[in-house]
Amino acid sequence: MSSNSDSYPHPVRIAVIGGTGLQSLPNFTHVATLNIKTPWGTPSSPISVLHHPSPTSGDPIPVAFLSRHGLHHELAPHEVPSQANIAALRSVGVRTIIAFSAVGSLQEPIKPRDFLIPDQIIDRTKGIRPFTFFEGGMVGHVGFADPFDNSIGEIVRKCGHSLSGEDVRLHDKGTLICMEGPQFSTRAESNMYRSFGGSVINMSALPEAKLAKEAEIAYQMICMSTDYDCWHESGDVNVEMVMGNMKANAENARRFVGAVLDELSKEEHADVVEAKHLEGQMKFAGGITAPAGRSDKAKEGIEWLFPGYF
Ligand SMILES: CSC[C@H]1O[C@H](OP(=O)(O)O)[C@H](O)[C@@H]1O
Ligand SMILES: Nc1ncnc2[nH]cnc12
Repeated sequence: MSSNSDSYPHPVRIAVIGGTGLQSLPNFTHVATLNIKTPWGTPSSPISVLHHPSPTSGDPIPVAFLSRHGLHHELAPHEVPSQANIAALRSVGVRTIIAFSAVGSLQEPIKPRDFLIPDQIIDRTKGIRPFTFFEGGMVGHVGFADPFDNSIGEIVRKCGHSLSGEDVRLHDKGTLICMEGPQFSTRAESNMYRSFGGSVINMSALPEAKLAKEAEIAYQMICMSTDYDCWHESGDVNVEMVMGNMKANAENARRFVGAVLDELSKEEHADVVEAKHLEGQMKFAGGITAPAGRSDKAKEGIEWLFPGYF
């Protein structure tokens, strides 16, 4: 298959969503570029299909890569078309997403360049981002008590620990504050988030995690701290600081993602990676609207996302 193929013949189960400073994954073989149109518009970037050698058999495992803010970081956090991103990934077969994010630290022990695998989120977005697939004549209510997938989270933590050492520091859990932005927080807000028990802060986890949950995709974010936000005496956060730390630690970030892909590619994780534990949940959570109340437009979108479900 040539590297500029515009289709891929097999389902791609694993995706990486790259954030600030992680706009591509070098060292993987690029086999296709997919330009997908969804009922919710086009994704942030074309989906690159990369081949990753299975650590056990050596066979190529396909991985989808999507750049959250566009190929040139041209989309602000509130402009990221998350519905289109998640719908497009599901349409190529994706059932597990590893999402990468540059975050500010709200706690002294979480130092710049440390990694953190969050297990909770506090939503501080302002309701201006489209945040559900179930609206306009098709209502759905999915559980969001655990915004990240515990099974994938455990695998990611194990991989992070295997790299832990002088260079890589990993925090196993924490509460992620997702703020609206694009401006950074005021000092009063930053201190308020600390009083909430927040560990780290970003502008990108939502609605991405909510939409992944609705799409029955196992979703785990890997956070890399790039600054101490403005509560800390070391100085206020700015983009130079974020990009400087991101760049300095990019190699570790890539090693981390590579180790996670190695592990996820193992046959023993196939059921988890295919999110068998989530399969079918939306048939009930999204079936609350009686057929007579369903609008054609909503039905069309939901049928595109879940062929044959309703
Ligand atoms: C450039 S600092 C703020 C920016 O960085 C984070 O991006 P991402 O989560 O995509 O890595 C944060 O969420 C903001 O979008
Ligand atoms: N301090 C901060 N606040 C919000 N998002 C961020 N991303 C990186 N650093 C951040």
